[in-house]
Amino acid sequence: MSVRGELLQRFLDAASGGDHETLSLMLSQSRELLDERGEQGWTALMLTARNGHYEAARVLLTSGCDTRVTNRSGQTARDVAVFWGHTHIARLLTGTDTQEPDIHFNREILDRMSDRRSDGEWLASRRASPETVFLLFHALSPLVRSGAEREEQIELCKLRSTAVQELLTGSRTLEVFLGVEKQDDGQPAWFALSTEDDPSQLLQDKDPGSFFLQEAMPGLLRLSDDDAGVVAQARSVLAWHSRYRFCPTCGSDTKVEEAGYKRTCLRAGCRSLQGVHNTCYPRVDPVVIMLVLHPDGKQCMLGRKKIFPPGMFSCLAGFVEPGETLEAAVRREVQEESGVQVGSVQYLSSQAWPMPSCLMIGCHCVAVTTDIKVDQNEIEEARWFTRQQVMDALVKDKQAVFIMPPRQAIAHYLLKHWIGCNANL
Ligand SMILES: NC(=O)C1=CN([C@@H]2O[C@H](COP(=O)(O)OP(=O)(O)OC[C@H]3O[C@@H](n4cnc5c(N)ncnc54)[C@H](OP(=O)(O)O)[C@@H]3O)[C@@H](O)[C@H]2O)C=CC1
Ligand SMILES: [Mg+2]
Ligand SMILES: [Mg+2]
Ligand SMILES: [Mg+2]
Ligand SMILES: [Zn+2]
Repeated sequence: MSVRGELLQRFLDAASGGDHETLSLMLSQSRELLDERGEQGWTALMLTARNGHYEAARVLLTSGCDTRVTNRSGQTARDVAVFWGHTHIARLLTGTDTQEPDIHFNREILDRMSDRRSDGEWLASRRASPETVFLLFHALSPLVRSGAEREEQIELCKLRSTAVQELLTGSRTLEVFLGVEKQDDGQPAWFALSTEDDPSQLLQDKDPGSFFLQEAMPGLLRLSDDDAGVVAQARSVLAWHSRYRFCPTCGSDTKVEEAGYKRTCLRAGCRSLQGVHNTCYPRVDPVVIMLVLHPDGKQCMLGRKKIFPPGMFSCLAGFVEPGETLEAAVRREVQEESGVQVGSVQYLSSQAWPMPSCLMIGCHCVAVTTDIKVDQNEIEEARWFTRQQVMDALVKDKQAVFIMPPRQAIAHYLLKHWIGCNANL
């Protein structure tokens, strides 16, 4: 075998065996190997697809390999993946397995380290460390200051233990351990401190430019994506504490445990202390949010609540009810709010929405009827919009007939995704 033939064989063997490190190394030296076929007519990508090697397939894809190349049976790598049942690779190859979208409130810069929540000694050492970051909240509002880069942006005040000493010892302060930084080798820990008394006076000399954010909406949308992710976690947990001070089962007093992640009833024998129960832990409210597509595939339905800014239309949304699947919730809420019947439902992505503790579950769904009859209690108006109208709104064209929801809302992503999907067809 020629030297070149041997090199290709080594490359294809690495693909077959899922050795992604060798693949990367060989590609950095001989990029032309990428789409080359071996004696059997198979490329490296097809071999990773045949044997289900996800990481190796990803290395080849990110190196820019051609997914359209076929073997002697006319199969692409995707066909091979489907045939052998490797659906995760088939998804990767169709581009529907791209990384999760970076939606506001979703970024996780902290490792929550839930196993440390009951380790009192470790928590005490973190609390005392000069590296540790403390975020202050009062009435569920974070302490912020104006952003350094852009005026409309605000940033969280990240205080050190010396600045919050008095608060740490105060009995009217609630503490929640948020996690440790993922990116930093020193792994500084982060805590949220919520004070019942307004600490503004106390902070005046320590951080003169700081202030408590006035309104969660749209205030929290002005945070950077890093800060917003931490606030989504902290604010939801604090909101739960503020609403669940007493045991929901018997009304007795409770004590805070697990570094702010549990409230345990203080009355011996309370039913909430036995068996499976969920009243002691922070709650999350699932909400479905959906872009309803017209049966013709060329229009989508958007609605307006009275409280929306003038001209803004957004996706319909609604709380999931007990004993209901996500699909059923989508069909029910669309029917309730617009009178339109929905058939298939496809989940796309989710978003933490800490007002106070929603989990937005983003879907596309397809209508089977088209007459709109809005429920005036919830929606002021709902309409079908064409793709062009959505594109105009997206680029804020002068001709736009409506205003998009802000880019920080998952509704914005659902619309953008629809436009992207169609543009590729
Ligand atoms: N990120 C995004 O893009 C978007 C986020 N959202 C968020 O989604 C959430 C829900 O959307 P919305 O359209 O209002 O929901 P719904 O269509 O279900 O209607 C809301 C009504 O349901 C009742 N309700 C309140 N809380 C609950 C609950 N936990 N379970 C069941 N019903 C409840 C209330 O009625 P009553 O007041 O009479 O008690 C409320 O007026 C909102 O908090 C909103 O902020 C909404 C749209 C876009
Ligand atoms: Mg509703
Ligand atoms: Mg609704
Ligand atoms: Mg509802
Ligand atoms: Zn109780």
